[in-house]
Amino acid sequence: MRPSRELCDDSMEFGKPRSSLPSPHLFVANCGPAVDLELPAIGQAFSAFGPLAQVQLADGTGCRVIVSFHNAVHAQAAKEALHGLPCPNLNNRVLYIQYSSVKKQSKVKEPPLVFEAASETGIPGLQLFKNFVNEDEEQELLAAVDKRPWQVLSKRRVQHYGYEFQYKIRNVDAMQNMGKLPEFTDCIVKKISSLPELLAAEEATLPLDQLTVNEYAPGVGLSPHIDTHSAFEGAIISLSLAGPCIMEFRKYKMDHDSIYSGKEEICEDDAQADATGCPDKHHRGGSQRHPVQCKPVFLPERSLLVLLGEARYGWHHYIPHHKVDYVNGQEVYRKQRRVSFTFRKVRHGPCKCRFASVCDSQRDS
Ligand SMILES: O=C(O)CCC(=O)C(=O)O
Ligand SMILES: [Fe+2]
Repeated sequence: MRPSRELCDDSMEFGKPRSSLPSPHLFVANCGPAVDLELPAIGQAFSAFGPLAQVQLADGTGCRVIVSFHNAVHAQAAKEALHGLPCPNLNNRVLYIQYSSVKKQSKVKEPPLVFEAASETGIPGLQLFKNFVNEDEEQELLAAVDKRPWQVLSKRRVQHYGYEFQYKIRNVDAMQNMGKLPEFTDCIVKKISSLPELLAAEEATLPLDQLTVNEYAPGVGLSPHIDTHSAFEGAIISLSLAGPCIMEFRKYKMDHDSIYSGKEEICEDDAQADATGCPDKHHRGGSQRHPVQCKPVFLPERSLLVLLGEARYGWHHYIPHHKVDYVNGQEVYRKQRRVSFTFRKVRHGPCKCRFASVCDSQRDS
């Protein structure tokens, strides 16, 4: 097993723009396979300004590239002509260009290892059950939610059952029960509720009484967050349907500062920035800080993710805002949509976990 690395998708280590002085290397943001621009097409567009040495990905996001000319004069001409403007030869995408002091290819950090089995991550309490539902069950669940009204947020659609998750307070009103979970989830709730891992868990999760259904379009993710400790107890359980994604598990150095449970919990409008690829914009939450640990896990469709204990209380989870995930050498395109069913149990009373530095109950008391 390779160790996880610090480099995450939003790192711009390699090819980081360093200098305002002309250089033969251009750091070009909002440009790359993740925004449907392949490297040869990018090369072709830039070669109008002079002979190119190389076009390469700047990092793991797929939407930042380094275009290297042999001659700085040509790079300067390209920058002056293309920066901040829609590029007609590249689907009219607006490119953001800076000079880059590019390093040699050998210094490129490898993309992080993506774990395909939860046990390999070494995160206590993280479990992934592949093919937890079959294709027929998947279709039935999707058809059932599609018959129900969606709440439209700025980047994704959601449905809440049992208790409404309120994005403004990043919590639920535990006094406002909206009724039982819908009948179409009975089978799946029964199957989850008989998992030995949940039955044996230190903190009770059953009965599950809250469900949030999230629908993500390609390129839409979720900011790094820990589900609010004071809102839910026991496990966080998420079923992936219709499409795969990567979910990163992150630890930050100063979790007790601005990044604590609840404070940056999934907001209505949190999925942005990386979808636009603009280097100056970052999605909300902890992405401006570099995590000290970052463990991406590939969640295939029909898999069930269970977060218990440390995985639930101590690690942030994050879905990168990408159209393409790089999974150990393979490009995995996000499908037309990913729909997740997140089952939880609403907490009545404060959280008394041992992760006080990221616990809103203990921080606010
Ligand atoms: O889409 C998912 O699998 C995760 C959703 C999530 O993290 C949440 O609703 O808090
Ligand atoms: Fe979450």
